[in-house]
Amino acid sequence: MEDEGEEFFSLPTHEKQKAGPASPLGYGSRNIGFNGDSGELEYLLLHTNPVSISQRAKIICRKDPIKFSCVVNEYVGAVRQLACEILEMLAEGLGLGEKGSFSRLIRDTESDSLVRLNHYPPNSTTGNNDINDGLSRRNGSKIKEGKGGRIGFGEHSDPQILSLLRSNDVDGLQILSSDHHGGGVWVPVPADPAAFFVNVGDALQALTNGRFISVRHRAMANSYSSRLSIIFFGAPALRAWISPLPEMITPETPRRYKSFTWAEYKKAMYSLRLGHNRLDLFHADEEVEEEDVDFIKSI
Ligand SMILES: C=C1C[C@]23C[C@@]1(O)CC[C@H]2[C@@]12CC[C@H](O)[C@@](C)(C(=O)O1)[C@H]2[C@@H]3C(=O)O
Ligand SMILES: O=C(O)CCC(=O)C(=O)O
Ligand SMILES: [Fe+2]
Repeated sequence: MEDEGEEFFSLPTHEKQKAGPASPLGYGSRNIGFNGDSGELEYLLLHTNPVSISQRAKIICRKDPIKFSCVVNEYVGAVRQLACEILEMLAEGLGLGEKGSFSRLIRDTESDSLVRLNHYPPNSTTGNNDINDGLSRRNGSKIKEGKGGRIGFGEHSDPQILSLLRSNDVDGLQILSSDHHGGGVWVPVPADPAAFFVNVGDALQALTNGRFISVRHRAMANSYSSRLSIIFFGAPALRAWISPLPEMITPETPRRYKSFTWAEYKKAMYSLRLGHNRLDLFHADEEVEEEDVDFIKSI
């Protein structure tokens, strides 16, 4: 899978652009989502449905689309199975009667799971090999730089149930370790190509009524080496309801989130910026800002 990614990202810009712009699926360069977020990366975002993969493969890998589809399908099958096993262990650990409470959502044949390949080139060569002046620009303006590095993919939490991330041996991923005063510190996650970084998503936070937290994370672009990460985002079907499980609601831990469908959550997430705390819109009984009420009513 990494080889397929490297082969695609090494194509000339005009060839890669045939698979874009990402809407949200497909090839994207620097732009993330629809609301003005950007970063020092290029990416391929794919739905994990085999029919969707084989259609995209014809544009992404004209040389050998069948091989590309096979590699992606095989990878998705293996990581989905791993995600399900992890979710089943988590369900057991929580003492849930039904160990498939979480995994059944991503085993669903209509699961909305995604796979993403992110390529963070060294310096500023993203999607345009002509730009190589060491400055990070988009539409002529400088991209916000974090202290000590260029932001490859800005701060966010993953919206789905569980994400499994694997990268080449180049560092860049960081997680936000929050303190109780609303502050936090960015902690680097050292690259390990022989391991997966497992991230709880917003939907699992809601299902567990906040027992598991979807940790905020970001990726820094490395100035000297090219970084490639591959992420499987295990998601429910669009029609699936996400509700805190009854076992997770106790007098000490009252219900924290409303019930919502994955389609409703997706609609909310695509109308918001990357760094927005989307789950806040679905809090059960907290005072919600008036503009948030209007927003929820509109979705
Ligand atoms: C700015 C955005 C990009 C994103 C959709 C969103 O509106 C907010 C969440 C973003 C995110 C972050 C995790 C994953 O990379 C992603 C595929 C997802 O499901 O939510 C991206 C979305 C995207 O790039 O389309
Ligand atoms: O590429 C990475 O290491 C992180 C990217 C990420 O968090 C994402 O695509 O959601
Ligand atoms: Fe992420």
